[in-house]
Amino acid sequence: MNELLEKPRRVYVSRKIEFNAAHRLFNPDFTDEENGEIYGKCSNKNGHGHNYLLEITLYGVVDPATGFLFDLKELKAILEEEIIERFDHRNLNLDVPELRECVPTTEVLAVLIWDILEQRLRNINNREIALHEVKIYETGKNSVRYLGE
Ligand SMILES: Nc1nc2c(c(=O)[nH]1)N=C([C@H](O)[C@H](O)COP(=O)(O)OP(=O)(O)OP(=O)(O)O)CN2
Ligand SMILES: [Zn+2]
Repeated sequence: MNELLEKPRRVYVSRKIEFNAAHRLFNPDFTDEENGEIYGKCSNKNGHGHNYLLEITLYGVVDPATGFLFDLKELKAILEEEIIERFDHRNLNLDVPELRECVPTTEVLAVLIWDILEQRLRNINNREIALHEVKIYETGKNSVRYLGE
C-alpha cells in the first residue's frame, strides 16, 4: 500500500450534470394576486424553462486499494439513471410525482434530489461514502446548496 494512504484521507469528490426542465412557481392555496405578488413573472400561467446545472459532492475516505473515494464513472451512471431520466425535458409541476403537491423551487428540487441520491447511495454503500452536498444553479446567477440538514 502506498504510504500516502496509510492513514485515512478524507476527500470531497464532485460531478456536475445539466438538465433542462420547465416549471411554474404557483401555490394553489394562494390567490392569483398573492401568487403574482410572491412569484412575479415566475407564476405566469404557462410556465417557463431553465437549464439547471447540478453539482453533487460525495465525502469519505479514499480507498487505498483503488485510490478512489467513489468511481466517477459510477456516479455518472447513477446521475443519468436517477436525475436525467427523471427531470430532463420534463415539466416539474406535472411530470415529477414527488413535486405535484409542491411549489417546484430550486430549494425543493435540491431537497428531492438529496433524498433520491441519499437512498440510492445507501443501497450500494458498503464503504464509508456519504452524500455531502447537492448544489443546483437554476440560472447563471441563482443557486441553492443543500447539505442534508
Ligand atoms: N429562493 C428562490 N427564489 C427564486 C427561485 C427559487 O427557486 N428559489 N426561482 C425563481 C424563478 O424560477 C425564476 O425563473 C428565476 O428567474 P430570475 O430571477 O429572472 O433569474 P435570473 O438570474 O435569470 O434573473 P436576472 O434578471 O438575470 O437577474 C425566482 N426566485
Ligand atoms: Zn423559474
